[in-house]
Amino acid sequence: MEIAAVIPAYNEEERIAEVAKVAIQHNLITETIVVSDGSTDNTALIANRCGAEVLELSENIGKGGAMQLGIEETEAEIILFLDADLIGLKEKHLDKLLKPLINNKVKMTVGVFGEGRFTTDLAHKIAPFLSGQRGIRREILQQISNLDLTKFGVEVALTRYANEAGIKTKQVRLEDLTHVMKEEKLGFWQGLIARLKMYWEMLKGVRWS
Ligand SMILES: O=c1ccn([C@@H]2O[C@H](COP(=O)(O)OP(=O)(O)O)[C@@H](O)[C@H]2O)c(=O)[nH]1
Ligand SMILES: O=C(O)[C@@H](COP(=O)(O)O)O[C@H]1O[C@H](CO)[C@@H](O)[C@H](O)[C@H]1O
Repeated sequence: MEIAAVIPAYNEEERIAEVAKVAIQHNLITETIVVSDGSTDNTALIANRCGAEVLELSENIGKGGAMQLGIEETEAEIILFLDADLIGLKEKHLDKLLKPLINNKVKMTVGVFGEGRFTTDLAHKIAPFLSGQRGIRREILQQISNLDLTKFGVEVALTRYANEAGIKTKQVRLEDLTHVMKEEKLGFWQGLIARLKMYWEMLKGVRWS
């Protein structure tokens, strides 16, 4: 069975290698595609050196658009989406996201942080459906239009579609995993502005599904 990891990445040169290497080395994953979403740093170069297939976009089109182009790069039956800024990603996390899909128990899995860091655990406790760690069967993705326009609304759109269409979904706990928060990447004020923009895009995500 073909399984593709798709990793949207915008200016993640400090973080992409840690995530891409785990996907590349995983025995169930047949291809790892990093979509550098108009990055102005060395994200694409580093992903390429790690051995990932790299799609380098000349402009920043937003997370949903990057994910959609990643999907179009592969014919794999199962797509595993991972954020590029995870800290502590291990083979066991990918196993948990993939096994229920491979065994055909569900059509979508959503990874929920636990025992990672207080703040990111709490965010996932409040809104697990926002998680960027997600396995999904290709046939489901083909039923959803406009993912390319969703930006940070992509997870809201995917979750809403799955709920409305009765797509069987399983949340899996990803222990000892966390990610770098916007304020840590960009500094407090820039991070806060990016966060508010993300919330706006998430609200609009409801409309796209
Ligand atoms: O315009 C964008 C913004 C973000 N990302 C990627 O989408 C993932 C989640 O973004 P981010 O970490 O900023 O979101 P957070 O987890 O902080 O909400 C990361 O791999 C980003 O590099 C992207 O591809 N394009
Ligand atoms: O968990 C959340 O509340 C947000 C914000 O995370 P941080 O506050 O930066 O840790 O992050 C998620 O939401 C985005 C929109 O659904 C996803 O695209 C990200 O992958 C996910 O980490």
